[in-house]
Amino acid sequence: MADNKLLSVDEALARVLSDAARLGEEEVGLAKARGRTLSRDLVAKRTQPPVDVSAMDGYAVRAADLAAGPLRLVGESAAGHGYGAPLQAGEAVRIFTGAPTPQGADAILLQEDAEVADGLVKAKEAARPGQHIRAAGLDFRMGAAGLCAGVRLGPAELALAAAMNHARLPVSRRPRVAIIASGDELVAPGAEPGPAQIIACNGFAVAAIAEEAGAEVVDLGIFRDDLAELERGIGLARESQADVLVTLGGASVGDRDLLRPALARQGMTLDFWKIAMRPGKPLISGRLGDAHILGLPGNPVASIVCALVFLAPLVRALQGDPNAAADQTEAAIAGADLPANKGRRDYMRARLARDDAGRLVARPQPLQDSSLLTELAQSQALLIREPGEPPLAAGSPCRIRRLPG
Ligand SMILES: Nc1nc2c(c(=O)[nH]1)N[C@H]1C(S)=C(S)[C@@H](COP(=O)(O)OP(=O)(O)OC[C@H]3O[C@@H](n4cnc5c(N)ncnc54)[C@H](O)[C@@H]3O)O[C@H]1N2
Ligand code: MOO
Repeated sequence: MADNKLLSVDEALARVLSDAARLGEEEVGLAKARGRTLSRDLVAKRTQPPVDVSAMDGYAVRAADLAAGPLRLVGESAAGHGYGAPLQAGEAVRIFTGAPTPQGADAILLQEDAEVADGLVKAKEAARPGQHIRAAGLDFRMGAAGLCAGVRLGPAELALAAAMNHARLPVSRRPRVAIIASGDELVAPGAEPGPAQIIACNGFAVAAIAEEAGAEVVDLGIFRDDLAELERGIGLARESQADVLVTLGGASVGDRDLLRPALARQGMTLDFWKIAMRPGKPLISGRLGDAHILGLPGNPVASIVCALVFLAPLVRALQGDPNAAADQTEAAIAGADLPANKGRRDYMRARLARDDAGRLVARPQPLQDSSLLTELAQSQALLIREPGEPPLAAGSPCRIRRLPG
C-alpha cells in the first residue's frame, strides 16, 4: 500500500517546480553558449541555402538535353563563385558541391557518370530533373523560428544558430546553487579524519548534477551540527545571492538534525520535508526570500538520487526549460525476482545489460543501503518500483532511469 501520510514523488516535484520561473537573461557569444538555454525563440536572419546549389561534384545540365548527345563544356561554378550566365541548350557547366546551380540547369550529372574529352561532356547515365540539386531554403528560410526558447544548446543547436547568422545568443541566466554540508563527522577530501570521521563526498556529486543541468555552483563547505553554525552557513548562502540553497544531511528526525530549525530561524517558509521515496524520505523543500531551499538527506545515495529527481529539474525550470519535469524513465526487463514494494517509490540501483534477444535488462544490486557509493558507481540505472507494487518476477517489464556518466 502507498503511504498516504507521505507526499508522492510526483506531487513533491510538482510543488518544487510550482513557482520556479525563469530567472533573468543575458547575451553570450556562440563559443560560450554550449549547454546554455535559449531565453527567446531564434529566428533565421537568412535563407539556407541562399540559392539553388549542387549537392555533388559533376556537371550542371538540362536533363532533357542528355539524350541528344554530348554537351559543350562552357565554364565552371565553384562554391562561392557562380558561373554567372544562364545555361543554354546543349551546354554543361563543371560544378562542385555547394556551388550555385546556373540558371537554366535542372540537374547535376555526377562526374562518375560522365566522360569528358575535347571540351565535350558525354553522359553515361540519364539524369532526372532536380537530381542532386539542393533548392534555396531547403534547410530554413529567413524569418523561420529555427530554435525555440527553452531549448538547451548542444552541438546541433549551436551550428544551426550560427548558420542562421546569430553571432550572439540570448540565454537564460545560470541559476546560482549554493551548497552547504552539515555534520560533525565530516572533513574535506585530503584532510586527516579523526577516528569516527568520514570524508564529505555528497557535495561533489550534487554539484556535478547541478552543473550538468546548467547551474553555477558555490560550495560553501562544511558546517558543524550546531544551530548558530548552520545559521551562519545559511547566511553565507544568502550573501552569495543563491537562487537555490542545497543543504546536505541533518534533514531527518534525530536530535542533531538541526537544519530544519536553523532554516526556520532564518525565515524559511517550509513546504514539505518528508516524501514517499527510497532513498530520500527526509527531503526539505521551502522558500527563503527569493531562494528555493532543497534540503537533501545525508546518506550519499539518497542525496544523489534526490538531486537527480528534484534539483536537476529545478535548475532546468529556472532556465525556462518547458520540459524540466519530463519523464526520464524508459522500459526495461527486470533481471531478478523482486518482492512486493511497500509505501515509498523505490529507486533501486541496478546494472544494465542486453539479453540474447537484445532486450535491456536491469539487474538490481544485491545491497541497496543508501550509504553504498560503490554499488551506485557500479550501476548504470535506477530500477523504479511504485508504492504498493506487487512482487515482480524476473523477465517482467519494468521502468528504469539511466544514471548520468
Ligand atoms: N528514526 C529515523 N531515523 C532516520 C530516518 C527516519 O525516518 N527515522 N530516516 C533515515 C533516512 S531514510 C535517511 S536518508 C537519513 C537522512 O538523515 P539526515 O538527512 O539527517 O542525514 P544525517 O543524519 O546528517 O546523515 C546521514 C548519513 O549520511 C552521512 N552524510 C551526511 N552528509 C554527508 C556528506 N556531505 N558526505 C558524505 N556523507 C554524508 C552521515 O555521516 C550519515 O552517515 O536518516 C535516516 N534516519
Ligand atoms: O532515504 Mo534514506 O536514503 O532511505 O536512507
